[in-house]
Amino acid sequence: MEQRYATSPEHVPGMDTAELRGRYLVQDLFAADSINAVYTHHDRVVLVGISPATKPLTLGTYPEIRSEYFFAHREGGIVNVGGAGSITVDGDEFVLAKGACLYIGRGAQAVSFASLDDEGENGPAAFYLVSAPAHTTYPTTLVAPGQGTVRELGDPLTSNRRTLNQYIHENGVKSCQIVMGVTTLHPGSMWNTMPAHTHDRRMEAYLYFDLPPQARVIHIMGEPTETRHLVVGNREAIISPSWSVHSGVGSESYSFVWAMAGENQSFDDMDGFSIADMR
Ligand SMILES: O=C(O)C(=O)C[C@H](O)C(=O)CO
Ligand SMILES: [Zn+2]
Repeated sequence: MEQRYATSPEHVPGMDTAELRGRYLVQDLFAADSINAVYTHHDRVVLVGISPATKPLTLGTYPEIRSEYFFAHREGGIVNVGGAGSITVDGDEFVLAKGACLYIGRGAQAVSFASLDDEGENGPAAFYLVSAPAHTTYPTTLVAPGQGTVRELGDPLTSNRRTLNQYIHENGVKSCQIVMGVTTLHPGSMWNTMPAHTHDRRMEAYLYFDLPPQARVIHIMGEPTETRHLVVGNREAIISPSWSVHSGVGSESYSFVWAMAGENQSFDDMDGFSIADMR
């Protein structure tokens, strides 16, 4: 699995575009019939893309996590960003429509993935897994698309009207660390997470999806007074260290999976910045 070591904010001003992209942008998670993983040392989170196109895939372990099986001392949240698929966890099958979320608790041993409708309009299933170390076991739980806690945010007049679905969180599906959900921009709205924020207690990763092939999201990162941008395509992820803002504007409409891990699970524990204070 690819390793991305942790960075601190003073490294950012010295980075050129290629280094910024190499450290914070994850481009190749999804490839037909393969499982691709990236280990970020920011809160020891692992991002995995699982794409069972023509055959089922089984998640194995990796030398970098030194465990007999992937979930031996980890938990994970999974969102299906492709067509309908299924995940079998120690013999129990869960069917995930596009946008559904499955939490897998510590201790799950045999975990496999399959597509159920690889010729449908959304193509084969594409499972995005975000995993973090876990100290205990919470039940493996499925959430249907659009369920969980729904928050309506923003305004069409500021081009940031969006629906945020919280799936794994303090008052929803229980976990040790992972907080996870999906945000979908309304038609005509292009800005996510504006006004922007940081949360020095947690890292966060975004996976942009449902972005047309020719479109891009201009994602803003870095300390609020020293920002940089990354140009991001469909099904590409961003690693946001705890000190980094994470906000973006699309050239066309899109959704994204957001997931966090770290010191606390309090979604509203954010340090907000007005855009006038950003640089
Ligand atoms: O649209 C938004 O705003 C978000 O989805 C924000 C993320 O959920 C986030 O950054 C949580 O800390
Ligand atoms: Zn955030």
